[in-house]
Order: sequence, then C-alpha cells, then structure tokens
Amino acid sequence: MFNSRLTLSDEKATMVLNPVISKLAGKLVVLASASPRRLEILRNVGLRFEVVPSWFKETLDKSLFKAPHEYAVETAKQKALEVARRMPIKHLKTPDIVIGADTIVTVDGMILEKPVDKHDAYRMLSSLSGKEHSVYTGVAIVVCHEKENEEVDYQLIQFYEETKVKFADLSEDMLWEYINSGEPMDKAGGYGIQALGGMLVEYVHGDFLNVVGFPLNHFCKQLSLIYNHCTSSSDQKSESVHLSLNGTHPTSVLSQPTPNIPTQSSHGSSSIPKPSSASSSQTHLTHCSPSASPGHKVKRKGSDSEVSQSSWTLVNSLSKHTDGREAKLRDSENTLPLISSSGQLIEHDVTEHEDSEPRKEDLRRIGELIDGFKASKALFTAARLRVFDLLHRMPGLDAAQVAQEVKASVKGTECLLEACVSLGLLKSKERTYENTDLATSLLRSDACFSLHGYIQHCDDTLWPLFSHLESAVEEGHSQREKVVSNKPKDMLKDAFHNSQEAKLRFMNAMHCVAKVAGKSVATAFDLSRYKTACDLGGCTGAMACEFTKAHPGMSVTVFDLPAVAELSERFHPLHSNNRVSFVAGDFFQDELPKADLYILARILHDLTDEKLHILLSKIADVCKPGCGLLLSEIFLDEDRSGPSRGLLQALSMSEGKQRSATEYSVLLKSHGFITAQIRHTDNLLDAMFCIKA
Ligand SMILES: O=c1[nH]cc([C@@H]2O[C@H](COP(=O)(O)OP(=O)(O)OP(=O)(O)O)[C@@H](O)[C@H]2O)c(=O)[nH]1
Repeated sequence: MFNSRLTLSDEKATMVLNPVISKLAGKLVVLASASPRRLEILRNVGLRFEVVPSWFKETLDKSLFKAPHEYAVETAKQKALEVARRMPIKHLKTPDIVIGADTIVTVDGMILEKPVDKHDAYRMLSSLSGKEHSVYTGVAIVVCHEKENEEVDYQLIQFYEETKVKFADLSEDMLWEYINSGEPMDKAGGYGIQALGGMLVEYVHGDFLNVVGFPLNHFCKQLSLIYNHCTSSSDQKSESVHLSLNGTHPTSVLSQPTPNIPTQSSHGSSSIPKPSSASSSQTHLTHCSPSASPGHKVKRKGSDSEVSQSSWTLVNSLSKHTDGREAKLRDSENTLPLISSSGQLIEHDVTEHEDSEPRKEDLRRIGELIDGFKASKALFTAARLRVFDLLHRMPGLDAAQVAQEVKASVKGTECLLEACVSLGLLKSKERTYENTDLATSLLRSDACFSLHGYIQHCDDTLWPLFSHLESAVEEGHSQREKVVSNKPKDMLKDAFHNSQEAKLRFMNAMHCVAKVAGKSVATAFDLSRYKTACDLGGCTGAMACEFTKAHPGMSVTVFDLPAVAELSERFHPLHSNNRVSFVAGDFFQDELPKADLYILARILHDLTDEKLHILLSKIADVCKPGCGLLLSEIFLDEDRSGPSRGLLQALSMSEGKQRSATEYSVLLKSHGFITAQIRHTDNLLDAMFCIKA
C-alpha cells in the first residue's frame, strides 16, 4: 500500500502542514472520481469529502489538443463539471467544491490511458519498456456557489502536473507475469507505481503521487492560491465561461486556441503567483481567478450593510439553472460570485458570528435531518401498502382509486401520495399519480434491483430498534430484547429471524442488497485467475450469482447455515445457475469448502472481535499462498467521519463494529492476507481484495 508513506491522521498536524485543507472543513467537498488512489491520497491528509464518481465518458478527441496535458486537463474539467451539474438535480444538494482529475501517460507521441484488456496492457507496457515517459495528471477544481434563485455559479481552476518515470527493460516473462497479476487494468499506462508496478521503475523525477493519480502538493498550492494569495490586478480580465446544460462542454468566451478547450493562455495567469516548483516536476497554471481591488465596496445580497471587499476575490463564473434551462452569460461585476481570502463565499461573511441569522444551507440541512424519520416512514408505508407496485401496473390513478386498491382512507392516502411526490418517489399530473424512474427501478417489489425487501426489514426490525436509540446509547448495547418484549406475545417467536417467516424476510433484505451491490463488488477487481470461490454466509446466493456473471470461468459455492441453505431454494431463478452451488454448514464449527477465492460480504462487521478472529483463522488455514479473500462491507472514512450510512448502521448493531478500509486491512494482515486493492464502489457496499501471503 502506497499510503504507508502518508499517515497524517492527526488533525493538528494536518492543519499546521496545510491550513488550506482545514479551511475546507464544513464545506461539501466532492471528489468526482472513482479512483481509490485519489480517495486515499486526499483522505490521508485529513480532507473530508464525498465521493461522487463522474459519469463523463473519457472520449474527447485527442487530435484536437495541441499538447497531451491539455487533454488531461480538459478531461478532468469535464469530469468535475458533470458532477457539479448533476448533484443539485440528482442528489438534491449543491457541493461547495468538486475536484476532478485525469491521469495519462505519454510516450513516443502516444497518449496511454487505462488498458481495455490484457493485450492493450501488453501494448502499453512494452512501449514503456526501457524508456523514460511522462505522466500527466490534469486537475480541475470547480467551486460552486448556489444563489437564492437556485442558479449555481461555478469558478473553475485547472492545472496539471508532469512527472517523468523511467522503466527498466522488461522481459516478455516479466511483462506477462505483471499483466496476469491483474494490476494494470485500472491504471493509466497499465501500471501501478505504488504496488507491483513499482518494481518496473528505474527512476521517478517529480511528484510520485502525481503518477499515482493526484498531484497533492500542486493541489494544495492551488487551494492556497484560491483561498489565501490571489493578488489584485485592476487591469486583469476575468474569464467568464458559459455553460450550456444540454450536455455540451462549457466554452470560454475569451480567446481560445481551440474551441471547447481552454488551455494555458494569457488570461488570468499572469498576476497569479505560480506555485513554486521545488520539485523537478513542471508545474503549470492554466488559469486562476483575478481578484478585486483592495478596498472595493460591494453590497451584500439581501443586506443593507456594505462589506469591504479588500479580502474578497472576484471569480470567474459560469452559471446554470438547476432545472436544466440554458443559462445566460453574466456580465455585471456585481453579479459575479465572491470568495473571501479565508475561503468563505460572500454569504459566509467573515463578520458572521454565532448570533447572526442562521445560514440558509444550515437551516435546510437541519430541516432535512429533523424530517428524515418522517420521510423514511412515508417511504416504508408506501412500500408496505404496495403503492409502487400498484402504480406500476396502473399508472395515472387518483388518490381515491389508490386508496380503494390499497384499502386505506382517501384522506390518508392523499397525504401519503403527496408526500411521496415531494420526496421524488412519485410524479403527479392533474391529481393523478405515477412512479418516478427511481420508484420503478428500486421500489417495485418485483423489480430486478428492488430494495423492497430491505425497506421492509428497515421498517420491521430497524425502525423499532431506532425508537430505543437513547437507551441503546445510554446502556451501550442493542435494544433487541426491549423491542421483542414490546411486541404482542404471538409475535415474540417471530421477532429477529426466529420463525421461518422472519428468516425469509431477513434473507429477502440481504438478497436485495446483494442484487443491487453485487455487480459493483464482483467487478471491482480482476479475479480472472480464480476458478473456484466460496461465499461464506452467502445467504440466497445473489452475490455468488453476480460473481459467476462477472467471471465466466468461475464457480461459486455458497456456504451458509442449514436453515438458510434450505430456504434459499425459494429465491429462484438463482438455482438455475449451474455455477452456483449451496453447501449447508456453520463457518464457526464446520470445515470450510475448498476454494481459491473466499468471499466475505457483510459478515465481519457483525461479529465480535473473538468470533471474527476465529473465522479469519479458519479461512487462513484453508488458504494456500496466492488464494484470494474478497471482503465487502461499508468502509468508514479513515477519520471515522463518514459515510453516515455506515455510522448510522452501527447504532443498531448488537455485537460487531464498523471499520475503515485500513482497519480491515490490518485485521486481515494479522491472518496473513495482504491487501492488494480497495474499491469504494459508490454503491451500497465497498470492496477490498486481499491475497494470502
Ligand atoms: O502508477 C499509477 N498510475 C495510475 C494509477 C491510476 O490510474 C487511473 C487513471 O485513470 P483516470 O485518471 O481515468 O481515473 P479513473 O481511475 O478512471 O477514475 P475517475 O473516476 O477519476 O475517472 C487512476 O485511478 C490512477 O489512480 C495508479 O493507481 N498508479
């Protein structure tokens, strides 16, 4: 793991080392990247952020770019902008900062990205053998500023970093051995310098982390330029950028060498101090915001008070409407968004203090949290009444018709339907209702990726537990007994998986999660070398099925308790998959089926430390060197500040513990498993792939 050289978990150390990182605290910072390396690099320096991988397809026409780094910067920009534009619409929140990056390798005039298959990896690696090449990472930082009229202003800062790397001469054997390790597949140029690929490298000139995927040092310098040091220059032109929202690229309205491709140019860069390049890497600032003259006075929006602008920076802007309409170019200086030298947007005036009017975004956030339980229960109730199934079969019913079908009151049904519309679960037209796409794909009980069973489990099991949360916190243990004893006598037996019906409900919940998350987990790593896998505690076989789909040469044995194995037959058509088989047994007591890859999905978090070590030693005992272990859980951030999904789940857990990827790595290492790769999938479960040493 390359992060052994980067273990800055102490917040004070981070603040002293980089005050800018700490200035981002409290802001919604988003990393528009699925790269686990970028995530790790930024997490390791204490930056708190959400990961929203970009959907931008990396298909820009390379021939349009004069230099390779322009291509990387433009791709990074498109990745970041795609997320910045999507979030207000799809996630219903506007980030403060979105970071996008793109890493490429150039050799002999070619741009190498991630190989598409082993032969492509061979082509790339053989072209690098014995030569020096350049690795460029383009980075785009999009600063978003949501205004009262729901428009969003964007400030765009983009730059790149170059590092030179020299490869040793690689023999054919070495090349293929490396390719067959699976490591090259998700890496620019087909190698990972931080892992096995490091063995191929003779020297590195420049920023090592730039090769890994993120030029941290240059990034921090750029942040401090944004937040601390932008000097003013009255004659400087501000570059306004016009964002068209119909899927095309934003274009700069100032002179551009190539349409759609803002490149290093005169505008903006001259008055901005260039980051000092202590390393031998070349550093280039493509453009940065000009700033306002010291002492310039502006009126705060919605306020009569005048604010001295000496510390504010006028920034480049492109504006958009969150409803997707074409936005207008903004030309008045006063309407340009403002950023303070302390890193606050103008609405977050430094003169604000504890007793000033609460900020709108704070009120909105607290409102969302206070109402969160109402929203959950509205969803649970609509799912339980099968409203989404009904409206799938019969779209366009009015409230009275829905009420009649679900056997509920008209008044109550109408309130529920309207609430569901406000939550984006239903659409209404002339007082009739139909499912939104979200409800169609995730909430119908018969949808391929239905979460209906999991919602039922939340309503039946977790909801009652959470109503006793205060006692759970006071007493330090789960309140299962209390919940059970509150139930009528005939339900006592049923509670918490004791009866067959309860078992089936629980299995259905796990089945839903496995179906939704399974593909992301199964495809997270190159597992082509493994032919037999065993999914320990694999329940209905849904996860196993995804592994066989993703890996045509693999068969999977699902190992679970006899009662579960017996009931799993009900989850057809999984049993029609002849590469998934079921073996009944208890992994604490019985011999484990033989396999060269073991899968542990949603198992470890639920176990006490003692049980966990028993299970891991049993797996370690049956694994030969080279055997794989694929762990799938929600991985907590290294500083345990998120994700909320994992931390909230911990509140109702009885025995186990939520852990970060590093904590899991350490645990597995103590049983001889070395972490090869970690993937934050942006789905319900993350994944880690380890190899028995
Ligand atoms: O030595 C190393 N070189 C490169 C990498 C990793 O390679 C990829 C580069 O791909 P890209 O920039 O397109 O980023 P993606 O992984 O596709 O994620 P996005 O969602 O941001 O597009 C990158 O992951 C590097 O980390 C490496 O690991 N070692």
